Amino acid sequence: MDKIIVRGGNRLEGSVRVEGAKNAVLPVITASMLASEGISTITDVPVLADVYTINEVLRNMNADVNFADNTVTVDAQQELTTEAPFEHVQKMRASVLVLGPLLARYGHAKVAMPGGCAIGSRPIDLHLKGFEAMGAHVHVGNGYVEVNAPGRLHGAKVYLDMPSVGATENIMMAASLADGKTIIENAAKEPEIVDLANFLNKMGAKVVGAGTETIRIEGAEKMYGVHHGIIPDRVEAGTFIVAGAITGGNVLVENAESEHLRSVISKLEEMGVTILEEENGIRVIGPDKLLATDIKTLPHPGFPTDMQSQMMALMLNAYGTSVITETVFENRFMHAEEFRRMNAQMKIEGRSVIIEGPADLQGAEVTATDLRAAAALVLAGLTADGYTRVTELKHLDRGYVNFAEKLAGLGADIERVDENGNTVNPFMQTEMPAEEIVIEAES
Ligand SMILES: CC(=O)N[C@H]1[C@@H](OP(=O)(O)OP(=O)(O)OC[C@H]2O[C@@H](n3ccc(=O)[nH]c3=O)[C@H](O)[C@@H]2O)O[C@H](CO)[C@@H](O)[C@@H]1O
Ligand SMILES: C=C(OP(=O)(O)O)C(=O)O
Repeated sequence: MDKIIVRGGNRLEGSVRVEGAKNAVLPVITASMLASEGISTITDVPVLADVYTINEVLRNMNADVNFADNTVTVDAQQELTTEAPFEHVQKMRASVLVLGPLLARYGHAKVAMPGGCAIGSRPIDLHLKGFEAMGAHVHVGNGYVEVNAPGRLHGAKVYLDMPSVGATENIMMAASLADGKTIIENAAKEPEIVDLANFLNKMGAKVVGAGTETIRIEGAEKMYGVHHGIIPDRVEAGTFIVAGAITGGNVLVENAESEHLRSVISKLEEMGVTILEEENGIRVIGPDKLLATDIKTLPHPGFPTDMQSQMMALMLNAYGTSVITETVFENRFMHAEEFRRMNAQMKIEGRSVIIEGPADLQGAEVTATDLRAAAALVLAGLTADGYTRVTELKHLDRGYVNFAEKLAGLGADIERVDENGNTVNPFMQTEMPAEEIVIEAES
């Protein structure tokens, strides 16, 4: 089992490039199944375990998928099958994003029910409510959800009780081939929603309002394979911004899109971090003394839950009392226990964590509980006294490309090793066929 070993104390300097966004590429790849004519070419694709998993899901459905040189091509012109088994859904919950495209194109889809995971219960009731409004019948049984639409889906008005990212995406994809107009109210506004809408528009649908709370989709008769470049990963960017700030460093995060990171930037500025928007990215200059602040995670444009654990690492190094309130997921504080192993002082009260800083962080053996926790523990290790060893890197590999190598490039004392202590890099071989990668299940 691989682990990352990091010794704290080095100030990070230099530049690091952000990859394409994991949370944008996964729905775009599933949306490519809507194209019954032409091949989709998706560029700026990060070499992540999740991308291999979604490619496998599509191949399993008879789509012809290739992945090389950060480019995925999907040929879905032939007849596809319409089922995603448990073995895929358990690896990655985003597999449920095949439901919308398959339902729209074939009037049928069957996917294993995603259970809860390390960050809490994650139901898909809002996805299903949207499909039902468009004329589909939903049946849940034997661990599967099966959706049937006799005839073509029809446009509908769908109000989401909360702005779920996945539900917005699934309903947008289903509506793209439906008869008539669909209106999604209280839709998610994340940048990845806009990226998906841009892809669907190129394919032949008419999606208006993505990025606002009301999205209107005029269904197309047929959709076509097109070329699409994926937006930069705002969470990876935010993670490297925190890496610069936490070490008092000076780092240029290339390809970072400041428009997507407003809430993160403004909180870091409150903490005394200097953020400069430069032509090719965001420069972060860490202060001598970080100041405490409070954050509350919210749907976009609020503070992203996917940056919560990295902020916890930063707040542990700040002077004063910081409070984090997690409102998006019900149980996303598993990493707090791991930080405690590193001598962090904090108290969990319901949905909030109260952090007393600065902590005298000490290197320890810690376990990643989800992908952002994995990154956050490494960030804390950058400032801890001595060596921190982070295990369960299967989580990290879902969302970060060459994380240890990128940090080493900025001057961190860090290495990824296998169980024999040999240096490893799982994703340097970017053209490795999916079959050769063994991806363990998400917890
Ligand atoms: C692959 C991907 O893009 N993942 C992101 C996506 O996840 P995902 O799309 O799963 O997140 P959602 O926005 O759907 O979930 C937000 C909240 O809504 C709840 N909910 C969701 C759907 C539903 O039908 N019923 C329901 O109650 C969830 O339990 C959760 O508490 O958005 C999250 C919130 O920004 C991010 O943390 C994830 O990184
Ligand atoms: C929670 C995340 O992803 P997923 O929804 O794929 O589990 C994440 O990217 O932090």
